Amino acid sequence: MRRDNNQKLQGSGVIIRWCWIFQNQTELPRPLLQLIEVSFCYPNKSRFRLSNVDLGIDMGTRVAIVGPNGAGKSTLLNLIAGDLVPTEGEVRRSQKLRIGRYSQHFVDQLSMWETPVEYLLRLYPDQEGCSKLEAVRAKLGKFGLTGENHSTPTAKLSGGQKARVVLTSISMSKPHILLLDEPTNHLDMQTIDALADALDEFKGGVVLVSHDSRLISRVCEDEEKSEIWLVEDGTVTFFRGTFEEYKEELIGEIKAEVDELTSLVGC
Ligand SMILES: Nc1ncnc2c1ncn2[C@@H]1O[C@H](COP(=O)(O)OP(=O)(O)OP(=O)(O)O)[C@@H](O)[C@H]1O
Repeated sequence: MRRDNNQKLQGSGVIIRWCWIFQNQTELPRPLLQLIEVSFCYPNKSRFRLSNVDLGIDMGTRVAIVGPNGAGKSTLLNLIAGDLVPTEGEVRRSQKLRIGRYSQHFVDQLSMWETPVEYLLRLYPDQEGCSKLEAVRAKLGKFGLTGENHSTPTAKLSGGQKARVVLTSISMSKPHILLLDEPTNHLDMQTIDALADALDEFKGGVVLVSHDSRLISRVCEDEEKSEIWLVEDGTVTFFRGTFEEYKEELIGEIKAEVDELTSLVGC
């Protein structure tokens, strides 16, 4: 992180600053990842199907995936990540592609008996510098996990503190693409701002599923570079407009439904 751009005023009056960074060092040639004519259904859920999905992700891609509950947003992220295999079609990935993924699932998967330092040293034993321990502690510090929590068993950390451990770990994996599924759960507003700043600085691709319209607005700030993918009615379409326009369209639809209901009740 090049900017020291966050601060938090604690009860003691001490100002703690932290600065997040999602490191990525190597630039990969285009395309990083493509879904070509992909369709998918779960073997035990015949009523749900995603069909004819065509999309691509590159360094610099900024995407917010939106759509109603249960439409298939997380399923799409899992297809992109390679955790689900298409029923039809093809997913092409650059051979050297590293994907960093965040979801509550990964927070829940932390080993509760390990401390954040033990966890990160186990995942990334080859830390540079004279002290591996200090290197890992510095990274946790940058993600706002205070020193006393570095050696606390994960089970005793709050949801927000666990989220910071996972985000630190993602940063250390030096991803080319970040796939973020509801990353703001358990995070306070200042931490969400820190996340948005870090995503701003990140040089790789970002694909975000979130109900946090503030974060989506930040990630999709630059209309030229960002895209809204709408998952609805069993497929994925590119919403032609900004996130603000998408929200206005949704509000319009809800108002129309309310008007229709009101007129029915009036009859
Ligand atoms: N492992 C699974 N096995 C069977 N069905 C599943 C599985 N995971 C999800 N589904 C179903 O697939 C559909 C799409 O789910 P998905 O979680 O992708 O939607 P979503 O748009 O992310 O929803 P939300 O906004 O509520 O998180 C839902 O009907 C869900 O019940």
